[in-house]
Amino acid sequence: MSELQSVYSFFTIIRNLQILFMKTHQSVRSRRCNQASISFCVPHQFANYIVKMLDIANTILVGLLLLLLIVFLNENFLKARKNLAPGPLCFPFLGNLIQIAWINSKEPHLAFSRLAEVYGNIFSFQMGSVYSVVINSFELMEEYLHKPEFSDRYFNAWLAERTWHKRLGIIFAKYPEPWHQLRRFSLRSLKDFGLGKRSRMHSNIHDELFDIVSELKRSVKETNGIHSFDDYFTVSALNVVWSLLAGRRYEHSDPTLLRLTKMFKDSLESCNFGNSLPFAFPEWRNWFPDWTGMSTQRRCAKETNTFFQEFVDKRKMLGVYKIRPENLVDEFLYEIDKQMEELGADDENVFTEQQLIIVMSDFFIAGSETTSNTLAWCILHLLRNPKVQEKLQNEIDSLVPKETLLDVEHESKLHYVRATLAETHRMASIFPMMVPRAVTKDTFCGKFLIPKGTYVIGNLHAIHHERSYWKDPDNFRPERFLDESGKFRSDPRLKPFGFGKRACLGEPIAAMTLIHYLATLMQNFTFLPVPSQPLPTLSPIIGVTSAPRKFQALVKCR
Ligand code: HEM
Repeated sequence: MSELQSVYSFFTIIRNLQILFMKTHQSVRSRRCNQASISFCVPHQFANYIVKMLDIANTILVGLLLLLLIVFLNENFLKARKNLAPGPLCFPFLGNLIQIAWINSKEPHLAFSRLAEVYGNIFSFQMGSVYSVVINSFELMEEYLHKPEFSDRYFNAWLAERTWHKRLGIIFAKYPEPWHQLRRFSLRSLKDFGLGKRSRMHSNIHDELFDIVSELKRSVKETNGIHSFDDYFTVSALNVVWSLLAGRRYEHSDPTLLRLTKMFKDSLESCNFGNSLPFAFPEWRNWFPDWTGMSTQRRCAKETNTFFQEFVDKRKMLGVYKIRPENLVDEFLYEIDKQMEELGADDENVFTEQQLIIVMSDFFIAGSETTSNTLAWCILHLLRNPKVQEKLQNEIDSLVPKETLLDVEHESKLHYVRATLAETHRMASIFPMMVPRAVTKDTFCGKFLIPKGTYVIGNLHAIHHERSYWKDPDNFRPERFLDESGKFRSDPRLKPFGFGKRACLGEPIAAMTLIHYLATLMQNFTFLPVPSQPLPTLSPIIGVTSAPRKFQALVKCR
């Protein structure tokens, strides 16, 4: 029920109470005052007092009602005059939360696509206290999300809970600074410690694949081939990133890491648009910490930040960062010292230890959930599309000899593998609503005014499922990414890594990891549906990312 309706109901109750009270009071008074002296009427004075109080309550409520009506009219009918993007009727206080939840609370990006059919490809809605704009078409995203004024991230007090109430890290870094410094630093470091040396990246990935293949073979033996895919690739995918960042990897069964990745996952899942009320009403997180999931998120932030801090302390104790930095963390520590020397201890310093911890946390989130979910989605689609799996295996068998790992040359020749990954990106749309953007100043999108600070959502799922372009968007069909001669053909409308300056920083890492993992898995295994079980569902779990639900496969070694 909206705020307006609640006030109205309250008002009606008070009014009815008042009428009831006056009627009872009059009938008692007429009966008793007729029989007794005036002193017997003292309780009637009290009753008069109550009636007066109810009158005052009435007046206040009428005032409140009028105020809400003005807010309602202002929000809805003055929008057009202010040149703001159109949108559904918006109620005071809750805005459009209920309508969106009503259309589709589990997959809000689908609700946005439905609303776009009514209000157009740029529409606005009120997410509680947050004014938001959804961009729903490829052309508009391509035109606007590249612009500097669309390159900030939306950030509020709730998100700041993870970062000691400051704006830290790279994912939510303020545009243009310190984002620019942090992005430049991260790209340079990732290049120095692996991305620039393909053979080193390959060797990191191959270490992981060796473990994944042998673990899966062992598990298949122990369970008659039935294997559960539930975050199966998370630690492994994280290791690929972590080896660049921290120069180390973890055992896939490492209990601390498994607990941390699970905590991150729970925390990210509790950030679903539908149940993430603190995003819409940041102040609620303190009033109802358990109900809003804030307690879980705080616990996760505390534990993970301590974990990263311990790692940083060890590197500081070791001290190699001063002479010959070995990884991104070392290089960051070096920058901290350098900045301290040049500028002294200043609150404005970009390179600080807290900043480093949140940068690590950002890479941890970005490195674990994304690539691993994409792989899990890919296996799920292969189960459902055995012909695609057969074509993949034929291509790999013809190019990569058995027992041989992929090298640089193979990467570009595996056209069907690349097409299958592209189709997985399209179907899965791991970030269905991108990562929150915000505008840095009052600006325009199309003919509509977007006020400074507006929360901007790019509906990536919508552009990846636009029927007029993809024709059969719900079918898993890698062939759409092949040309007539069977060569991989990228499509400009496939945008899993986002747009412009804020596009994914880890794209080359993710792309390389995915191609090696898929090819090696296809070399070694065939994934089939479990007989007598229904095919696993394509319905996702939507948090910050879109994850497949836990599923089982019958895995056969090749
Ligand atoms: C399949 C894998 C991945 C997908 C689909 C993906 C997708 C995305 C998307 C959509 C964004 C937001 C882009 C925008 O606002 O336009 C993003 C940002 C980002 N991603 Fe990824 N990502 C993946 C893997 C990774 C990996 C492995 C890393 C770490 C090495 C990473 C690091 C980041 C960072 C740091 C940002 C923030 C960039 C910024 O704000 O400047 N991502 N990613």
